[in-house]
Amino acid sequence: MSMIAAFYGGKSILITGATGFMGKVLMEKLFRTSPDLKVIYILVRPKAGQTLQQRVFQILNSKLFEKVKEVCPNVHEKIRAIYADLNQNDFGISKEDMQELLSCTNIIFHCAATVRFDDTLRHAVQLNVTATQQLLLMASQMPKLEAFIHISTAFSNCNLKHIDEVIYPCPVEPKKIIDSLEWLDDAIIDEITPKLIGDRPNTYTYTKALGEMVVQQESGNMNIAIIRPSIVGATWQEPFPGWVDNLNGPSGLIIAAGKGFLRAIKATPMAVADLIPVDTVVNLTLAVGWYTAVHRPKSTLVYHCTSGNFNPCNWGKMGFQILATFEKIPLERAFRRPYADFTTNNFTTQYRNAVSHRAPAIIYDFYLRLTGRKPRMTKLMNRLLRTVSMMEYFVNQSWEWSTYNTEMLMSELSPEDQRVFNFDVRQLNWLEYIENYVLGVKKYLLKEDMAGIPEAKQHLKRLRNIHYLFNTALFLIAWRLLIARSQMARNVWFFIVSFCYKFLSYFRASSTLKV
Ligand SMILES: CCCCCCCCCCCCCCCCCCCCCCCCCCCC(=O)SCCNC(=O)CCNC(=O)[C@H](O)C(C)(C)COP(=O)(O)OP(=O)(O)OC[C@H]1O[C@@H](n2cnc3c(N)ncnc32)[C@H](O)[C@@H]1OP(=O)(O)O
Ligand SMILES: NC(=O)C1=CN([C@@H]2O[C@H](COP(=O)(O)OP(=O)(O)OC[C@H]3O[C@@H](n4cnc5c(N)ncnc54)[C@H](OP(=O)(O)O)[C@@H]3O)[C@@H](O)[C@H]2O)C=CC1
Repeated sequence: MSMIAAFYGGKSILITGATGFMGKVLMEKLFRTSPDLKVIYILVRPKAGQTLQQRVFQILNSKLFEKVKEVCPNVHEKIRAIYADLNQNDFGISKEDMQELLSCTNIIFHCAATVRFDDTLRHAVQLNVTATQQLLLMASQMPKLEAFIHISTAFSNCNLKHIDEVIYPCPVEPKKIIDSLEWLDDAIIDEITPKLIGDRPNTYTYTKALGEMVVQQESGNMNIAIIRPSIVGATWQEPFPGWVDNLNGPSGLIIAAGKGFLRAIKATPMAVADLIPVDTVVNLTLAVGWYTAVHRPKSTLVYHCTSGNFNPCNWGKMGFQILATFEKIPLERAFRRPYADFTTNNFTTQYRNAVSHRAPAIIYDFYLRLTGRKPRMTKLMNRLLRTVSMMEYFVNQSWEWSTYNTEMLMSELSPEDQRVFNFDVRQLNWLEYIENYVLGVKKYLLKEDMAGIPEAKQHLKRLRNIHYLFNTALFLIAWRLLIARSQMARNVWFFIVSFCYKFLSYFRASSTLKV
């Protein structure tokens, strides 16, 4: 019997960010392994014209929850969606709902965040810092609370090369930042943002670090733990391999490469690609929830959920395997044949951006205009290049995360819990994982049918022929222009032609002799 699964039985669990990538997998695993849990409260806002109930309905009716419905048929009754917008004071939660949350909650998993790299400091602080502070305040008023688990990121201290499982202080106190953002106007905030984030690459990593400081400062008597996952990717094993439903991290770039848009990326092939499957993160999170509530460590423990030190894979191997998978399982309606490589300096990156990204987009837009359609490729390409440039920081260096606490926890689990809540990435086969990831991107993210693979392969063949035809025409035009302008080119041309003529004459004469 799994001790962790039993622990969650009968519990009232509060999850923020349950509609997000990680939140959904967390809920799924909880329902599947502890169907006797009492209730999961999820803080949700209406979005994209959907009410809370419609959002929950959509999640529960997705493929991800198919197994859950078998083991927990009354799952609908065990989810309680509570209106909450983390941008508002008290999250805009009604008095009755707040009362219920305060009096019933046993465990909190705080997953909600803005993960955008380009968010304004104001918004990133509101969500990743102030909302965390408010949630901790709520938690401190919960008499039945057993554990509060905060999801941070392994990159919250990416300005360091070696990162320990400790909370590092930021030069400016979070409270001072929160206070000053209240009265500073947006223009001034934009101006001071680079100074505040210092040697971090974006507001995301900076505000996640501030969020950790807030957790430390407001922890009081609560049992709190922080989880720091690295780059979270598709599921490895559970509930099935390859599930992914958003474009964050590598997923968007995998699509861009598969559709033939992405031709080059400034990356260091030997740098460690510290990806971690989302189900591994969820298993560790649930194990930490159990350990924190039952063993009540004296201080706030930080757990690194990374792969680099256990089972490293580098970007070269990952990129190669992604492209190899597209040979077998191509995406539909590709713009060009998938091919990409790594550039290593700014000059080659600029060159490749001009020649391999922008020029084909301009040519295609010209073709769209000629055929009376609206040009769109240049805009799309600019967006892609902007995204790629934001990722560059993370694919050109390696970090070392110590994993003392994570290993300690692993050794504390019973063999059954190590199996059911497996977070040992030493068992992960990267080539298999990446292949399933690419397949998952195709099936679950792009919703492409596997029956369309032969047609996708035909399409790639047509693209290859167009490519050869285009290159030959380009060569002939360039050559013709050169001959018209240069005596030297003309001489070379006549030499080649006469050489070919002589060779053919000799070949014809010798074959006549043989007859
Ligand atoms: C030895 C040599 C061998 C040779 C081999 C050759 C190898 C060749 C390589 C080929 C393979 C290519 C694949 C390589 C993989 C490299 C992957 C590198 C990934 C590194 C990721 C590091 C991240 C680590 C950070 C830490 C982790 C975290 O803690 S948080 C999670 C990470 N967060 C994110 O990823 C958020 C990023 N997103 C954003 O910040 C924003 O969305 C944006 C700035 C990217 C875009 O903002 P914008 O306002 O322009 O757009 P938005 O409104 O968001 O969306 C507009 C449309 O764009 C689509 N979109 C959104 N995000 C992405 C995305 N990431 N990629 C692509 N498209 C995206 C979005 O859906 C919208 O589309 P429409 O709705 O159709 O308009
Ligand atoms: N993905 C990754 O690679 C990594 C993620 N992490 C961390 O893991 C956690 C989960 O990330 P992930 O699932 O990928 O992120 P997602 O972007 O998929 O999910 C974010 C969640 O936060 C919710 N949210 C955002 N703003 C608000 C708001 N104003 N009010 C209420 N809810 C809000 C979203 O709700 P809605 O659906 O309404 O937008 C969504 O449920 C985050 O803390 C992130 O920092 C750490 C390392 C890597």
